[in-house]
Order: sequence, then structure tokens, then C-alpha cells
Amino acid sequence: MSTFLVRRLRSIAHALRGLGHLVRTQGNARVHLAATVAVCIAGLVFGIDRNEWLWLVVAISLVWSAEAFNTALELLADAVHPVRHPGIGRAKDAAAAAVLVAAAGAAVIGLLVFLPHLLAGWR
Ligand SMILES: Nc1ncnc2c1ncn2[C@@H]1O[C@H](COP(=O)(O)OP(=O)(O)OP(=O)(O)O)[C@@H](O)[C@H]1O
Repeated sequence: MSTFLVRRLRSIAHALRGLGHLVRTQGNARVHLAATVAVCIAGLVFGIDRNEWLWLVVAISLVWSAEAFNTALELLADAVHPVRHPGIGRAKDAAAAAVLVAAAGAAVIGLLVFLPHLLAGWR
């Protein structure tokens, strides 16, 4: 195998290790995992179309990316400056806000995708 390919595979392995660390250590990531599984099952049950899957994939990816960056910032801040500092507190709050915004957007997307299916089921 070429050195290029080996390096790429190694960096994917590092990213997967990061994902594993997120799920093992972050309560929020476990909530995202449960929501991801629930949304995928609901998508299959309701037989949502291609466009609806696209929106769900965007929403899920956005939330996981925000959570990963938030955790990276927290770990980095605690590693380089273990003593509490108001600036680090504000940085962590801003990073947490990114997760909140992504999760709120994902919730709205979820409602827009699933509400019509739920309403159609009740009619
Ligand atoms: N080193 C610090 N200096 C100042 N304030 C801090 C520091 N660490 C945390 N804080 C404050 O406490 C809040 C919670 O920080 P913590 O690291 O416990 O995150 P968390 O609640 O576990 O967030 P998440 O659920 O995203 O992991 C921060 O958003 C910040 O306001």
C-alpha cells in the first residue's frame, strides 16, 4: 500500500479514536448518539424520501461536529491552562453555545421532517 494511503488510513483511525473518546467521556455525545439512532430508526419507519434524509444527515453531522469542536476546545483549554480563568470560561461558554445552536437547528429540522409524517399517520 502506498505511503499516502497508509497516512490517510492512520488519520481516519485517529479521528475514529476521537469519536470513541467523545462517546465514552461526554454525556452530551451519548445523548447525540441516542438521538442519531432514534432519528435513523424513525426515518426508516416513516419511509422518508431522499431530500428528507439529506436534511437529517446535515443536522446530525452539524451537531456531532459542534460537539467534537466543543470537547476539543475544553480539553485543550484545561491542558494548557489548568487554573480557572474568566477568559477560558467565556471561551467554553461560546463553544457550548455552538452545540446549543446546532442542536436547536437539528430539532427544528427534525420537526419539519417528521411532523408531516406524524400528522399524515393520524389522519
Ligand atoms: N477553567 C475555567 N475557568 C473559568 N471558568 C470555567 C473553567 N472551566 C469551566 N468553566 C465554566 O464552567 C462551565 C462548565 O464547564 P465544564 O468544563 O464543566 O463544561 P461542561 O458543563 O462539562 O460542558 P459540556 O457539557 O459541553 O462538556 C463553562 O462553560 C465555564 O462557564
